[in-house]
Amino acid sequence: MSKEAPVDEYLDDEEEAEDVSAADVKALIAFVLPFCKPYKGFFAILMLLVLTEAALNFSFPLVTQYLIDEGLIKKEWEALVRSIAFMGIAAITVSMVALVADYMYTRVFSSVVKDIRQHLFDHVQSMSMPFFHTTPTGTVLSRFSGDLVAVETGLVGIVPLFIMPFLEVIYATILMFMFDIWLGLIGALIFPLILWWPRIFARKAFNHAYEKRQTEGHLLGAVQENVAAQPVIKAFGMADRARHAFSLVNGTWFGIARRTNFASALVERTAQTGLYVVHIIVFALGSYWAFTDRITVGTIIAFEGVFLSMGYALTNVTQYVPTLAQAAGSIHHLNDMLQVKPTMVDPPDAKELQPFAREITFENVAFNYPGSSFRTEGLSVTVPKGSFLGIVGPSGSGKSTFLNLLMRFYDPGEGRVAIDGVDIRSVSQASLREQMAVVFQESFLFNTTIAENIRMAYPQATMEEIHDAARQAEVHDFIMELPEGYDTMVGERGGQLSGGQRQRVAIARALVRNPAVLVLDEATSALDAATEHKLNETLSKIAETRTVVSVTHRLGSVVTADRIIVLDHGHIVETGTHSALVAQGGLYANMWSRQRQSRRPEAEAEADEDE
Ligand SMILES: Nc1ncnc2c1ncn2[C@@H]1O[C@H](COP(=O)(O)OP(=O)(O)OP(=O)(O)O)[C@@H](O)[C@H]1O
Repeated sequence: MSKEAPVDEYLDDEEEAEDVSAADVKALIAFVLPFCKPYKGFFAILMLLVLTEAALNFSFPLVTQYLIDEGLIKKEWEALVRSIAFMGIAAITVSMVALVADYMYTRVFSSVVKDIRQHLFDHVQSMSMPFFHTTPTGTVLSRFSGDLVAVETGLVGIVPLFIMPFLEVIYATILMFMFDIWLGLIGALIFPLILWWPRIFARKAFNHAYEKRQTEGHLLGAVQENVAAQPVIKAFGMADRARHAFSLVNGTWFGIARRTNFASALVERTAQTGLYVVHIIVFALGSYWAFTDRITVGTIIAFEGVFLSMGYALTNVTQYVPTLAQAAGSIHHLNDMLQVKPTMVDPPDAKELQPFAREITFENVAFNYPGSSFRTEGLSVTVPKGSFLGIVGPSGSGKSTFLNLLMRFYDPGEGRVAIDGVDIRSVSQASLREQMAVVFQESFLFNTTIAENIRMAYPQATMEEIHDAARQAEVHDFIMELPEGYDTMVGERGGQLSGGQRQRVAIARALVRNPAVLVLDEATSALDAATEHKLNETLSKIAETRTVVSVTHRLGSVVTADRIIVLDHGHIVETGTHSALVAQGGLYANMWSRQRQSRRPEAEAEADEDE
């Protein structure tokens, strides 16, 4: 997805580096423009204000020249008063205009950044499951943190550090020519040199900034993984190893950050040094001309004012270069991410899937994950409406993959999955998933209340329906015992609840939706035997009125299934009811007898406890 070009690849090739910078700036403009369009009116007013502010700023040197030559040297009182009065009014006006302009540009650019962020969020959310299986979380997070912040800083600085100084330079050049054509010529010819020099370092700053952002993504990913993995790190005494691994990435960041920041500082410093040199030359020449009466004293003083303002303006522009570099590097990243298209898209003529009426069919389905050697094939299964299908098999045999294909998280390479004879690729994904509810192996809960977590699957659910779903999921009594009941916050990822409690809330979340098809992926794996037994009874009852597809290692969960398929290495090796499969004496029977043996001591212990 993103280009993983090594840092040195850019640095060794000056020509290529220049191309990258130019392309980056173009990409920045192309990226931001569409987001600015809705604010056209704002921008027009802003431009007007900025032009007024720059024009007013440059009236000061002209008035200064007039004040000195006419008011002070010729001692004309009226000229003196007029100049001072004009300066006072201009100063108040320019401050007010600048204040309004500040408000306008900070507001408009914050809106643009808000829209970019929303667009990025919507894009990430539109991605298909393979994207989330292959993209590190840190990479996604750093697009929202470092990259967006860099774009914001770049945009907010564009008016005071780029547009205003740019206009000032134009005004200043005109004024310098008005004062004296030779001074104007010297200024106009030498000033571009000040900008040209820092360009060498600006190129480097651009390229390093891209690398810096990339490394920051890795850093963020490493921190995120470390926080999530704390139980494992603590239990296995891996803190030193984790620290060492982090310090390596951090060290890489240091190398790149040092070069980026130094290149940025050099951009500023070289511009300043150039300015000092040019200033001395021009001032010496101007003083000589004033001394020999070629120009007036007012002209050299006013010229000096314009020259310094122009110098500051150019320094501002060069200061802006590193900020622009950071923003351009970040745009590169954002573009990389936005260019990834969802792999599972609805066809343009996608219809809504009609309410499930007859059967789900897997018709000779074959599939393999991109870049994985695992392959499942020859999957031909029919699940009639209202039936209960159990899917069992050793770890890695392709059980969850079956569900991934059913929910269209992935598309089959061969064959098709159909509902009532309609290929699920031809209907909208939303209408397909609307008819299903899933309980995943890892019961992800959101950081809100229990009630909200359950309601999420069916926003219209009444409190009564939520209680009912929780009752069926065997979690209502537990919730009622909590001091805040259904209003209890579950913490990040549901971390305030135990694994089994989380799983039961997740089951309630699926049940409240009253789905046509209930999909369970190891939905009872975190439960104790007694709770699992009660829940299995509930699920069996549910299976009487709707279609259930349940993947499980615990064969006890599927003994009542109408049909069980046994998967091994991606193939269906056995199929039948529980009793038929036990009688068959194959893989299922083997698994069943092993589980019964391991469960017996547990059951006996529970019986002893009951006594
Ligand atoms: N997103 C993925 N990308 C690549 N390979 C994957 C992906 N998900 C699963 N696999 C591979 O596909 C195979 C089947 O995985 P699957 O999750 O379907 O097995 P399972 O029977 O559900 O296993 P378990 O009982 O351990 O959950 C495994 O070998 C796994 O490594």
